[in-house]
Amino acid sequence: MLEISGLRKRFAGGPGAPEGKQALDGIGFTVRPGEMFGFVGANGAGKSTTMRIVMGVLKADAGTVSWRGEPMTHADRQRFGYMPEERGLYQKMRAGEQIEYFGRLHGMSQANAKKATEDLLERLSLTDRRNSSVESLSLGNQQRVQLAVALVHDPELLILDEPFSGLDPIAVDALATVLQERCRGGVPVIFSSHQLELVERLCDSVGIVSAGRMVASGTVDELRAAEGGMLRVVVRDPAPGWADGLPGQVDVQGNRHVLVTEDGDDQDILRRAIKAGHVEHFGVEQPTLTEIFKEAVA
Ligand SMILES: Nc1ncnc2c1ncn2[C@@H]1O[C@H](COP(=O)(O)OP(=O)(O)OP(=O)(O)O)[C@@H](O)[C@H]1O
Repeated sequence: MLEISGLRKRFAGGPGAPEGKQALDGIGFTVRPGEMFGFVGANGAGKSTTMRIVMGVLKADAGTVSWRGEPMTHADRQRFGYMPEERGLYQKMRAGEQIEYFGRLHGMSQANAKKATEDLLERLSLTDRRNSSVESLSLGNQQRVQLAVALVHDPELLILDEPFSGLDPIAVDALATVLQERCRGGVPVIFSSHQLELVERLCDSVGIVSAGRMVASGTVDELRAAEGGMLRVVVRDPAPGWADGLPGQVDVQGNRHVLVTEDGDDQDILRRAIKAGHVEHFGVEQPTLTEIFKEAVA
């Protein structure tokens, strides 16, 4: 289990921003074995800084990072898979060689590194690019190689900074399947993303970070329950002013009026709607992760 608690990080000021920046302000969360954790937040919220601290690229001013109940060590990190925001590949090296090379760097035997490389090339549809230099690949294919490099040594923990950005829908599915398999094998997976539908679809739990703090976390269902549903009523050809005095907002779409509200007596609203016109829809709708996110960071 990965446990992050009370992380704080301030970047010193420079000529452009003399006052400096409090990037992390006490962020904390836990990711359990076999859990896929979606790390979301606005630009500059502190996701990459948190991941860099976990991976030892940056040092925190305060707070703790522990792995399996003990303070995380350099040796632990060697067994993790990390995809940094600043992608780091050898541009002149061939894709296949590169993946194998990183496997060897993590202590794999040549045979195992070769086998794992072949498997990943196939899974990420890179087999026919095996002998291409990284610099000659499209950005999406470079991204796939970067992912293969993070996955090749069968890591105990995966930390991926926006792994899905720039991938086409087929590659998104291929990567999602690989990550789900690793997760099912007990590996905790953390990835950051601005693609909230994807996070909603894939993740067991989600953490929403804002200004260096965790402002909401839990399973998507827990976040939905905390947010509460919205009543949505669609009335065709209603009498004018039918919704006067009712809570919520009415959106007029041609001859349909759509009332959305989280307050009020639903039965009273239903009676009013039936009296006013033809009720086409009446129901409570759960918020999407995008709506929960906007509310949490507002
Ligand atoms: N090396 C640095 N020096 C100074 N400020 C930094 C540095 N790295 C990050 N910051 C600042 O810290 C804050 C958090 O940045 P971070 O990259 O962690 O955000 P993020 O959530 O990953 O954003 P994004 O979604 O845009 O990638 C931002 O205000 C950023 O400008």
